[in-house]
Parts: sequence; structure tokens; C-alpha cells
Amino acid sequence: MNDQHPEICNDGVFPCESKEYSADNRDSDAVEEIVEESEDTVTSGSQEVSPISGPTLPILQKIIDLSNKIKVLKDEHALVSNQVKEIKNCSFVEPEMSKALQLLTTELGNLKKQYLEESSERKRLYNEVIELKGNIRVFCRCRPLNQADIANGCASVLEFDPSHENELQILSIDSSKKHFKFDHVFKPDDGQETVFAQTKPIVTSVLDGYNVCIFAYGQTGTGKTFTMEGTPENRGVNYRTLEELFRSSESRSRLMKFELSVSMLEVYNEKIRDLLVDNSTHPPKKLEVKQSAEGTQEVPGLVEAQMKCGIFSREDMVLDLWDQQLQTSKAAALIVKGENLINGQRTRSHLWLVDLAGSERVGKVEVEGERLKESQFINKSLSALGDVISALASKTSHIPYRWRLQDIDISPSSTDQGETLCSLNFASRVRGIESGPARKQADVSELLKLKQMAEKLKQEEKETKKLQDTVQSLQLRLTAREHLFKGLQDKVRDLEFQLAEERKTRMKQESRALATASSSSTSRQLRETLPVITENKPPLAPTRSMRMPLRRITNFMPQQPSQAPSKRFSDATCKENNNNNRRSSSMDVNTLMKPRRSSVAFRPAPPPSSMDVNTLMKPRRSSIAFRPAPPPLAIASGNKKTLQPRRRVSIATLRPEPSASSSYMNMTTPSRPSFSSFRGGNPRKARYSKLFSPDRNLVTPNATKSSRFMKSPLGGSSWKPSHPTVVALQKKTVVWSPLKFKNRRPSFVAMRGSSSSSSSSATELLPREQ
Ligand SMILES: Nc1ncnc2c1ncn2[C@@H]1O[C@H](COP(=O)(O)OP(=O)(O)OP(=O)(O)O)[C@@H](O)[C@H]1O
Repeated sequence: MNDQHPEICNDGVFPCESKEYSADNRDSDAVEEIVEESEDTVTSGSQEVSPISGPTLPILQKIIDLSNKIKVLKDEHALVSNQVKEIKNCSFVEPEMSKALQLLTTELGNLKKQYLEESSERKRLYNEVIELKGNIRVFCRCRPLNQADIANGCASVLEFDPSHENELQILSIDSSKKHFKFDHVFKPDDGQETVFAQTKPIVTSVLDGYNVCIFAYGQTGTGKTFTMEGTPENRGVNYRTLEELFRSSESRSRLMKFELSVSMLEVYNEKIRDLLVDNSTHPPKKLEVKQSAEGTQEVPGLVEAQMKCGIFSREDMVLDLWDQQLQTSKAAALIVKGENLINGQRTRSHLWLVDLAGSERVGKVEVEGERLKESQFINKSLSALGDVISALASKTSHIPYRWRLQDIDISPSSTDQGETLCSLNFASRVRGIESGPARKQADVSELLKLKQMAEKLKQEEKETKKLQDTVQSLQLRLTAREHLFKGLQDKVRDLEFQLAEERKTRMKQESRALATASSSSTSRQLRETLPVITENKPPLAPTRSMRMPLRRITNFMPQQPSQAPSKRFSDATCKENNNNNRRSSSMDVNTLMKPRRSSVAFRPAPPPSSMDVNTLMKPRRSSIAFRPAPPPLAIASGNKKTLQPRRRVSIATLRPEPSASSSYMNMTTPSRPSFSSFRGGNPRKARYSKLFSPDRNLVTPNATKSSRFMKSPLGGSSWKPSHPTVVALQKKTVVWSPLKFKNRRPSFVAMRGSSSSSSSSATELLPREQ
């Protein structure tokens, strides 16, 4: 503003106007008013203008100009205001835009993710292809015959089969052919592009983070340098590889950031020299090859020059350095550092480009002095190289270099045939390391082994599943059967219980009936044989002290009696039956001899005075329980024992002994006087009285109702037992099973019966039963 003031001030008028504007500092409305006023003034002024008012015209003109300017500004202001308003009105687009932006961001994230997945998949597949092709690939390149060869009249000893691009034949002097096979064979007319086409894929490997080494091997003058370096007009592998490396790294620059640096060294007579250091001014550093933690070979202290525009002219700079340092042995290491811009993953890889010294044998080249020493080192180095490469065959755990590309350069000339064969043999040896049949075979066999194992595992899994299913179904069946078995067990238990109940009831009924019957018959006999005792019968039921001790009565399986006694017994029985009506009329010996399961209790008549107590007390296996007659028995015997009546029901056996007296017999069969006929006979028969007759009438419940059985055993009508039936029960625990019960009725006897028990005395038995 100050710069403008002089101009304005120079007019001599505007400062006042200007001053007025600035002093008032009015807003646009005020300006409009002034403009309007001015316009009015101008209009009126012009109307009033007269020749005499001439000096005021310039000022007015200025005012008019300013007014016009103000008008223009006013229009512009209105226009801008409208635009602001429009923009304000368009603010509704913002949410849509942010939404779209959000969508784009999401899509970008997905794409990045997808890219990473695809990228890693590509890497995996690519390296898988490389692995399949072989980590060491050997190419053979044959240079054309040169002028010297032609001049010397040398012919080519090489033959190429067009149908086999990777095969080579060498004609020997004896016209025989030697075959060699490589990953690829370049013919003499194959150009640099053709050679590079085979090495180009390694660039991708380097950028993916794998170490790569390309070296040329061969006789002097066979074209190693030509293949690796080429000429400015016809670039070789080094230049083309660098070119491809830069091109690829730039094409990935949006996703990957690469830093490329280069190291250059020379190995001469086994000494390493850094070619990027000016050794003329500084003494050379001692450098050594060492293995890093990652397993790669490093040369600590080697200068790594970063390749950037302005510092290095990229590949040209590298190649210039290379050319400058053309020596006997040289190598360039390109160090590629990569960083993934999406996931931050970092890689560091090397690309070694090596041009080896000539591999000719020392003997062939006539050298001496320093040159001889050099040749010796060269040969030693090459030999060591061969050993190292061979050692890789056994060192499979870790291969630091993903891919070693070897270029074998050979001469076609017949004069170089020996050296050519040496080089080819060496190259074949190298190639055989990883692509040899043994190695491949081993891999395939391992794979097959794993496949077989996987198959076997699958089969085993199937079988296991089958077995599991079978076990499961068997378990189900077992559970069902257990359930069924449990049901059956319950049924059996119920049936056993029912049978036991039934048997108990039946035994009660039978015992009652038999007791009644025995008391009836005994009383009848007693009436005949012991009239004195009957007179002393108590009027009431016997007291405890008056009871005769109960004896064990068992039901045992008797021996089959002989025919004669049976007959007699039968006769006697028949007589008895005649006397006792119908009871034994149908009884035969066999029936009688049948084992009885019923335990019968009865109240026997008091034993005769002549009865032997010992005999009486002897246990019987016959199932007879008896209640002695109420009055205490005065037994006229040698030992004079008094049988103590017992309340407790016992089971005793009464077995006729051979020495049994007739009175005893009378007692056991009190109702049969004719039992005297048994004397001297088989005492067992005595047990089979009518009392044990299987006559069902006797044992049926109805039989117990017979008044005959209810009578007093003494025959008197004045006394009746308070308990008409005395039941001889087996006190011992007896397991009754339906089977035993059904098929082995004598089981009761068998379980109880024993000679020992039968031989024991009643006094021994009684306490045991209690
Ligand atoms: N494939 C080729 N096509 C045309 N000329 C070639 C070919 N290979 C080599 N030559 C020529 O052969 C000559 C010798 O090649 P070069 O110097 O590359 O051999 P070298 O193996 O590197 O020898 P040294 O081991 O002594 O370095 C060069 O003049 C080169 O141009």
C-alpha cells in the first residue's frame, strides 16, 4: 500500500479520498452509499457543469472510475457469495464421498491382502519350478571357429543333434563319439540374447530374496569374458542381468523398495583385493571369505557402494568398474536389499557374477616364473571349486545359494579337444551333483515312501474306525443282552420265591397231615403196647419241661433194598394196609424206597421202657420230627438219660440200627405190631412205615382234616394237642433252585445228608440246630 501511495499522492487529490476511505473504514454498504452519492453528485454535477466549473472535471472523472471499479467489485463479491452459497448447499455430498472413500479404503486393503497372498503364492510356485529344474544349472556354450583356427586348418570336433537341444557329442580321434548332456547347449551361432534368455529368470529369484551365483568356466580363449561381459555393441550376461534387475526392481517399486549396492573384488593368487578402494594411496586391507550366520559366504570389510543416480550411473557404472578392473580373476557382487511396503518384510540377497581364470592345464601352457605360480594357483582354485561343488552333493541340509548358474565355454577346435573334454567332464561332474540320477532317485524314493506311509495310515484309520464301529455295536448288543438277562434273573428270582412259598405251604400242609396221621397211628399202637403210659397222659398240652427233645429227621436217599426184605417189607406193609384200610394197599416196595423230600413231624408215643436211649438218640436220616409225648419218659436203659423236651422244633433222624430192639421198631412204627417181622432184617426198612407212604391222601391238606389224624396220639378223646401239626422244618439254610427242586428232589437230602451227621448223636445235633 505504501508503494502505491506515492503514485496516488502524486496526483495530489487521491490521498484525501483515500484518507477518507481508510479513516472511515466503512463496510461495503457504506461504500455503496458513497458510490451512490458520488454518482448522484456526478450526475447533478454534470448537469450543473458549466464552463466556469471546468477545474473539477478530473476529480469527477476519477470518482466515476472508482465508482465503476466498485461496481465491478460489487458484482464479483456477489458472484463469490453465490459460489460460497452453492458450495455450502453442496455439502450434502460429503457423507457420500466419505462413504465412497471408506469403500475404496476397504477395497484397497483387500487388494493389498490379495496381492500379498498372490505374491507369496507366485514366489512359492516360482521357486518350486526352480527347485524342479535344479539348483545348479549348467549351460555349455561353444564359440565359433575363429580366424586362427581356420588358418591352422582345424576342424570342428563338435556335433549337435537338433532333436536334442541339451546334448553334445565330441568326435574322438578314433572316430568314436562321446555324449554330454547339460541343462542347455548353445551352438556357435547362438547370440547373446539367446544365452541371456536362459539366465533371465534368476533376476526374479534375486529380487525374491534368494542368492544367485553365475560363473563362467573354461579354457583360455573359449569365450568366458565374451559371454559374461560381451562387447559394447553386443552386451553379455552381466550387463543384461543388471539391466533386468533394475527394470524389475523399478516395476515393483510401488510395492517393494529396493536398495542396490555393489562390491567388486579380485582374487589373485588366493588373495582378495577390494576393487572399489584406491589401493594406491592406502595399504590394502586383508580380506577373508567367512561364512555368515545365515550360511552365506561373506567378505567382511568389503566396500559396498550404493547404486544411486548421481553416485553411480547404474549398470554402466558397474560395468565401467568391471572393465577397469579386468584382471586374472574377478568377481562382482550385487547386494540387493528389499523391503515389502505392505507387510514390512525385509530381504537381503546376493548376485555373484564371476569370471574365472582359464582352466587350461599348466603343462600345456609353457609358462614360467610369476605366470607359472599364477597358473598353479588358478588350477588349485579350480580344483578346490570342483571339490566344493562335489561336497555339495553330500551337504543337503543347507544350500546357501538357491541357484548356481555355470556357463562352460568350450572351443570347437580339434587342437583344444583335450581341454574341451576336461572342461566338459568338470561341467558334467558339477551338473551331476544335483541333477544326477542318484539324487533324484533318492528324492523320488523318499516321496514314494511317504506316500506309502500315508496310504497305510489311511488304511489303518479305516480299519480302526471299522473296529470301533464293531465294538460299539457289540457293546449295544451286550447292553441289550444284559438287560434281557436282568429281566430273566428277576423272573427266576420271582419264580424261586414263588416256589419257595409254595413249597413252604405244601410242606406245612404235608407235615400237618403226616403229624396228624402219625399221632393217630402212634396213639393206636401205644394203646396196645404202653397202656401204663397212656394213663399218665397230661390233660393239657405238654409243658416245655415235659417235652421230648426233638430230633433231626432227614429225608435221605435210601439204598436199594434187596428183594427178599423188600418182599417181606411189602408183605408187612400189606398186612398193615389191611389193618389200616386203604392207606398202603397200593404201595409197593419201589414206591416205598423212593426218597422222600417231605419232612414229617409227629408226636410219637413215649418210648417203651425197654428202649435203648442211645439207639433212640441216634440221628436218623429219615425225615421225621416228632414231638414226644407230654409226660417225661422214664427210660429203662443202661445210661438212664432223660430226654428233655424242647420247644424248639428240631429235625432228627431215626434210623434203625442193626441192634435196634423190637421196642424201638415198635416206636418208629408204632401203629404196626407186625413190624416185629423186621427184626433181624434190613433195619432201613423200618424207616419206611406207612407214615412215609406216598399216599397222597395222607399228605393232602384234606387228610389233615380227618378226625382220625386229629385225635390224640394216645387215643384218648380228652387230650388234643394245642398244635395239631408239628412241623419238622429244615432250619439250615437250603438253597432251593427250581432246577434242583424239579429234577433233583433228593437234593434236600444231598445237601444235608452225610454219614457224619447221621452218625452223630442227637445230643450233638441239637445244640447245633439251636
Ligand atoms: N560366442 C562367440 N561368438 C563370437 N566370438 C566369440 C565368442 N566367444 C568368444 N569369442 C571371441 O573369442 C575371443 C576370446 O574370447 P574371450 O576373451 O572371451 O575368452 P576367455 O575365455 O575370456 O579367455 P581368457 O580366459 O583368456 O580370459 C574374443 O575375441 C571373443 O570376441
